[in-house]
Amino acid sequence: MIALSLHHVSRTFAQNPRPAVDDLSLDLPAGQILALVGPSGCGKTTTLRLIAGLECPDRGKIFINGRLMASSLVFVPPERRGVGMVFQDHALFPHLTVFDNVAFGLRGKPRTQVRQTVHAMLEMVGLQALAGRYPHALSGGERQRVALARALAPRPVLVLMDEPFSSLDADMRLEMREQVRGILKEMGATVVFVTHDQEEALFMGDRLAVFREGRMEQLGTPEEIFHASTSRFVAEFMGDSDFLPGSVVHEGIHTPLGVIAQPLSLPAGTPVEIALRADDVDFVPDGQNGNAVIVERFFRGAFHVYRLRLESGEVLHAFKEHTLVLPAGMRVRARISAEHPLIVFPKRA
Ligand SMILES: Nc1ncnc2c1ncn2[C@@H]1O[C@H](COP(=O)(O)OP(=O)(O)OP(=O)(O)O)[C@@H](O)[C@H]1O
Repeated sequence: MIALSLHHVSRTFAQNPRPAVDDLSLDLPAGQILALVGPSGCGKTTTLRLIAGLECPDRGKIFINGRLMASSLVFVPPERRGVGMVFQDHALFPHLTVFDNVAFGLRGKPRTQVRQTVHAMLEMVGLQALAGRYPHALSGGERQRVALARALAPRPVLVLMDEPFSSLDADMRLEMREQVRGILKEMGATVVFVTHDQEEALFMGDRLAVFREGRMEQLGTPEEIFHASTSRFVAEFMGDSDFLPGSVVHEGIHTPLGVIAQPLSLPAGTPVEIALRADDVDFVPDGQNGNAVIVERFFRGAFHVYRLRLESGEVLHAFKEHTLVLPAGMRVRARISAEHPLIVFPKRA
């Protein structure tokens, strides 16, 4: 079943002639987590606000569980859309305990049902012991879990999350990602999750929608987005890619690192660019016949990233195990070590 459907939705703000959201269409099946990702100002939050009913589209239609929520004739207010929201700042009620914060969305339900539901939610997020505490006496991660329990308690059709972990420190953010994803999956929740962080989107999303300037540039599974980017923008934004120039030859692609045997349906001689990530490139020290020089080494804990300058002038990055420490200035022989098809784009004019 499709839980959320957007049909050609657009929204332009008065002060800004460029649409914040431009002709957006997508379907989200029930039980899936969709991560909206893209650089600052690309329209992620506006999309979420349109779905929530905090903004009205200029054009297009929004359906939740098959019900028309917004169009040129219809506008269902946020409180009647059946959505739960979790924002960056948690927005808990400071004068209410954890229990009462979670119970907030269950007003009007019988007392015993409220108690049972709140306890079940607090158990799920691991906070039963803190039911009587006030928000100021919680850690950032605990507050975030209360906010999640509060959003999930009324069993919303759709959960909307806007940068929910961005106010947490790096360690806590990683921990919360895993916990929250587990909870959402356990609940079978349908979720739209906004983040500007590529890694977070790849981790959280069953599917990703990559945004650029109000438009959806690509929609796909994390693997599709990462390994089969359909545009240079997506390859660049999602994966710190370098771009190696080449040209199409009969056997594959001719590059400064030799011929890559990857057939392309482009005429021989076509100039192309190959997206390469640090795990696609390998090198060995080679003072005699090297084709590159180490420019810099970056320590990343379990591994190093080396920046290499090829004889032809291009810069590529390559991973190496942390036990191998090689100095800047060393001549090396670099090669493409990827064992998967590479992403290739016709070269931009
Ligand atoms: N209320 C508003 N009035 C005028 N312009 C707005 C309004 N809200 C958003 N915009 C503009 O619409 C565009 C999209 O903004 P939006 O907040 O949706 O982007 P975003 O992808 O969520 O960015 P960020 O990651 O920085 O939060 C931006 O150019 C922004 O300046």
